[in-house]
This record gives sequence, structure tokens and C-alpha cells, in this order.
Amino acid sequence: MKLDLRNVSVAADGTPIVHEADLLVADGEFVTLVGPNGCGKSTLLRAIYRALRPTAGLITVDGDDVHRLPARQAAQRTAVVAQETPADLDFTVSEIVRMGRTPYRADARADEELCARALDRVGLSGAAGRIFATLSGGEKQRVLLARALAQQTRLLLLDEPTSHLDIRHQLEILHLVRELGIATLAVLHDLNQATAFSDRLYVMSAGRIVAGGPPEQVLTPDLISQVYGVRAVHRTQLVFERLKEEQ
Ligand SMILES: Nc1ncnc2c1ncn2[C@@H]1O[C@H](COP(=O)(O)OP(=O)(O)OP(=O)(O)O)[C@@H](O)[C@H]1O
Repeated sequence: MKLDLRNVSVAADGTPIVHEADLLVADGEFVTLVGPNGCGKSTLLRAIYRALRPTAGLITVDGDDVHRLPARQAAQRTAVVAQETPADLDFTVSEIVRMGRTPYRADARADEELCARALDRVGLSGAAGRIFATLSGGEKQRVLLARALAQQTRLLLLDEPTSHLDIRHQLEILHLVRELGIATLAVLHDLNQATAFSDRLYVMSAGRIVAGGPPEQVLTPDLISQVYGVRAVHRTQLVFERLKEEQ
């Protein structure tokens, strides 16, 4: 699996937002996209998951132009946890997760097992029968990740997958996604977490990708001050690590 963006420009409602972006995610890589609010990260992701069509350039998954693939094939290759959660859904949690199986021919028993496992992985087995709309923001986010897992794709796109999560759930979800070993492109805001979890990282600013590479090489104090307008200082600080379950 390989996601390859070449010279991709994207507009939303006629406004050019992303300009000439090049980006790669290789098989099994965890790649992060960071950048200030409004710089175009979600817009770029939306072009990859076909909610927007690029105005120029090419986006391929495994060598095929994603915008020319039949919808079902595209959904078999790429799963998305988008930023906006569907608010007024009158579906149960297990119905939402089962939507991840839509691109495949139904096999009720196998699907049920897969979905149960996906819910278990995000720690929400107990919520299977709940109405999605009644969940907390963090629970919703984890259900949507379970749906993406149930989709069994080799590429995951995550737009701020931890924005509603407390620190323990943030770490759990990031570890979980990393351990899956699925090629992942994630938008994250926390630069420390991005550094800790990413194989490679891209920085976006004003619609352009301005740097890319291993996090510790890319996120220099200079670049951070140019892009975010803040001074970055290394300090000894409180570091959060997951407790192992048995502890
Ligand atoms: N339909 C639209 N019409 C006009 N402008 C839009 C449209 N959609 C998004 N934009 C603008 O494009 C810019 C980039 O938005 P985008 O959501 O991609 O940013 P982002 O980097 O994901 O931001 P954040 O970190 O705040 O989520 C913003 O200024 C936004 O207001």
C-alpha cells in the first residue's frame, strides 16, 4: 500500500486552499500532518477521501487515481475518521460500526464478529447497544475509529482522532493505531505526540507543505517559530505514558 500525492491543489467552493502538495505514505508507515488552524490540513485530507476533487495534481493509492476508482473499491482501500461526527444519527453503536462493512459483500456472522472485535479494541464493547447520539464526544470518536477498523483497509486517514479524548484515551488510541501497522495519515495538533508516534511528519502552512521528514529533524525551533509564531523550548516536563493493564 502506498499513498502518493503529487502536486495536489485543492479548492473549497471555488476558494483555493491547498497549493501543490506532495506527500507520501508508505506501507505500514504512521505519518502525521501538522500545521496551524486553517492552514488546509482537513481540506487536503478531504481530497484524499474523495469529499473534494483536486483542482490539479494526482492522488494515487496503490498506483490508482483515487478519484477514478469506483466508490466501493475506494472504500475497500481507505478508511476515514473525519473531524465532524455525524450528530443526529439515530443508530446504535453496533449499527454504526457495521457501516464499515458496507464496501463488502455481507456475511452476517463474520461481520458481526469483526465489528465486535473492533469495538473491543477501542474499549467500547459495553456500548454496542447504545444510541450513538447519546455518547460523549470521546466515545463517539472511538466508535468512529472502530467503524474504520471494521472496514479493514490498508490505509487509514485520521483527522484529529484524539481531539475529544482525555490523555489516557489519546495514548491508547495512538498506540492502538500504531500497533495495527496499517499505513496511516493523521492530522494531530499536539507536536509532542506527533513526534513520539510518527515515522515521518509533514508541516503545512498557509496551504503549502513546507517541510517533511523524521519528526525530530523537521520540528526545529526555527521552523516552529516560522510556522506557528511561537518559541519552542526543550524542558524537562511531565511525560504521560500508558499504564500497562496488569499494573
Ligand atoms: N467551503 C469553504 N469555502 C471557503 N473557505 C473554506 C471552505 N472550507 C474551508 N475553508 C477555509 O479553508 C481554510 C483551511 O481549512 P481547513 O479546515 O482545511 O484547515 P485545517 O488546517 O484543517 O484547520 P484546523 O486545524 O482549524 O482544523 C480555512 O481558512 C477555512 O476557513
